[in-house]
Parts: sequence; structure tokens; C-alpha cells
Amino acid sequence: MASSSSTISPNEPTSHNKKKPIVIITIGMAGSGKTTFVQRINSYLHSLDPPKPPYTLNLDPAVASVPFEPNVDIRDTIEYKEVMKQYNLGPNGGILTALNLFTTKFDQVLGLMEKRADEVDYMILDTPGQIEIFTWSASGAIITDAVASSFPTVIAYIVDTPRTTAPATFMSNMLYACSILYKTRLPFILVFNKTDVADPAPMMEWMRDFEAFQEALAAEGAGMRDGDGDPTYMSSLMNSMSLVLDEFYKELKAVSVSAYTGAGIPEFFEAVDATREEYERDYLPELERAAKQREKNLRAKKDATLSRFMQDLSMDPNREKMGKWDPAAMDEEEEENEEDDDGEYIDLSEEKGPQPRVEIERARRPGTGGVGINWPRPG
Ligand SMILES: Nc1nc2c(ncn2[C@@H]2O[C@H](COP(=O)(O)OP(=O)(O)OP(=O)(O)O)[C@@H](O)[C@H]2O)c(=O)[nH]1
Repeated sequence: MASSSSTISPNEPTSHNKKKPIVIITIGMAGSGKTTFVQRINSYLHSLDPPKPPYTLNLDPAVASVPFEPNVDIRDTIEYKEVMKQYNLGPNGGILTALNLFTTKFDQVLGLMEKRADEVDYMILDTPGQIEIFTWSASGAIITDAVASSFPTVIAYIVDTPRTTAPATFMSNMLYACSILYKTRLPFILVFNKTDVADPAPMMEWMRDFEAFQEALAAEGAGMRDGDGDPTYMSSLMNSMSLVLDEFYKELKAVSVSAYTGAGIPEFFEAVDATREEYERDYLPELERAAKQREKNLRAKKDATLSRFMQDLSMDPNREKMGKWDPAAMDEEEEENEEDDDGEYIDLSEEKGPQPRVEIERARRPGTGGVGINWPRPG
């Protein structure tokens, strides 16, 4: 899959000596505004002077309508409702299977992206509504790795700001973002969306100042103190987790946008452009190291198989005899065998006739209960 891309250096300029486009992968909880955001950044890039139309890919098979014209649309290849019917799946299983099927052809999509790399500055991927379908599936990982090994890539994690104003909810969302960052190791931008209806300033403050977050948690009150006024288990857990997150925030850029009004979109692109350097500095060496390691492992595996084969060959007692017919040696061997067999070989064939053949492997298979197996009957 990604093999076709692994030989391409993401750093290499394209044929016209132009830098490779940056791929923006938009990820976010259901309803956080991913599609609206992609539409907004798409129209922003079109409105620049000169326009910089991006290459867009829709990977959400279940989206009813896309408010932009994607260059590659998973829905053109796979009808997810048909997948549901054929494989007898529910909606999430259908979306996941559709994505899996699409991933088997992703090398072709990558080829299309490579072809257009000279003409565009940005490529944008919109992912399925249910976040875990992309972030916790093999297909999501394959697509992300394939793209990131060919192009500078950044994750835009869309946060539904109005739904994240409570400190505990905010923390849950950040823990999820943190897991994606550590899974992909790609440059990461937190995009606080829907800022036309909720101000993300308190959240930005929580990210900068650990104590401010602790205060907000304490102010939330419920479940934080027991009857004696001591901190509860929940409160201690939240405090420890917020300490972990404090480290995570240091690795992040955060921007506030409104996909609805377009506010904050230029700042978002400033953050995206800044990640190119980060990608080249941090991600690329890691990618090259992983590729070398993979190659080394493969070579080691091949060597091990070859040496095992050679060993087997040298231990094979017939090896010496192969090609050298020595009747005297064979007679000797036969005599030895006859001596060995004396008194040990009980031939029942004359007494009981031919014995039925039993496939022990099949008979012993757990759970078969012996059904369908013809056991020999006594007598
Ligand atoms: N007020 C406001 N509403 C927004 C904004 N961005 C998106 N929305 C609304 O949020 C809802 C969800 O937006 P979508 O773009 O469909 O979100 P999504 O994450 O792609 O949704 P799924 O893919 O279905 O999970 C829609 O009703 C949008 O109109 C915004 O910046 N401000």
C-alpha cells in the first residue's frame, strides 16, 4: 500500500522545484464542524489573490452532502448503504468497512495526489464523522502513514468550543487529542471552532496556566470533595491527568476559528505553514529511521530464514545419499531396521482386516464434539 510512496521523499521539491504541498488531515468529534471547516478553508484558499485552490478528498462515506466539490470522494467508489446490506452491518460497521475497502485502493489515490502535487499548495482530507472510525482503525493508520510518508502532513483537530466549556469535558477532549498526537506523532493544531457562539479564551488560559485549570476544576465542585471536605478519587485523578496534559500542551499550536464566519482562518494557515519546518525537523528523521529499521528487520528475517534452510539441509540424513546410490549401505540400513523392529511391531491387519483411517487433527479440533467424524467402531 504505502510501499509505492515510501520511496518518495516528502522533502523533495516537485518537478518544478516547488515545495511539496502540505496535507491537512481534519479530525474531530462528530458534529464539531469538520466538513464546514473544510468548506471554509477551501473557499478561503479560492479567495486569495492569486487563488490557491487546494486538492480536496472526502473520506466520509456517510456524509449526506458535501458543501464543496471534492477531487476525490469515497462515495464515488463505495456505496456504504450497499456495504451495510451486503455484509449485514450496522451504520458504523458499514462506514468502517467502506473505509477499509477504499483503503485497499489508496495507493491509486496517492498516485493522483502525486500527480497534482505540482499545482497545489495544500491538500485537505475530511474524515468520517465518528472520530474513532478513522483514528482507531487500521485503515485510518494506513491512510495517515501513506500520506505522511509522501507529503508534509499536519493534523487539524477540530474542537467544538461551545460543547467543551466545562473543565471535565475539555479535559476528556484534550485526552483524546493527546492520544491521536502520540499515535501519529505528526504536527498537530488544535482548532477551536464555532467561536462565533462561544469564547475559547478560558480554554486557551487553561492550556497556558495549569493552576487556572485546577481552579476551574475546583469551581466545578460536584464530585470533587467528599462529605468530610477531602478531595475525592475523581478529583485526584483529574488533577493527575491535567498534569499529563500540561506536557501535551507544550507540543501544540492552538487557533480559534469560526468555520461559520471565517474568523481566524488566516491565522490557521500561518500555523499550518509553520508546521512544515516541524515536520521536516521532527517527523521526517523519525520516518526515515522507521523505514531503515523496517528494512533492517526484513533483511534479518530473510537471513534467518535462509540460515534455517541451510541448517535443515545440512541436517537432512538423506542429503549425502541424494544422487549417490549405494546399494550396500541401503541393505545395511534395512537389516538394522529389521533388528530394531523385533518384538515391537504388532501386525493386526490379518486379525481385523483393514483399519478405518481417522484424521486425528480434525477429530480433536475443539468444539467439534466429534460430530461428522467417523470413529472406528469396536469389533
Ligand atoms: N455556529 C457555528 N456553527 C457551526 C460552525 N461550524 C460548523 N457549525 C455547525 O455545526 C454542525 C455540524 O457541522 P459539520 O460541518 O457537519 O460537522 P462535522 O464534524 O463534519 O459533522 P459529522 O461529519 O457529521 O460528524 C452544523 O450544523 C454546522 O452548521 C461554526 O463555526 N459556528
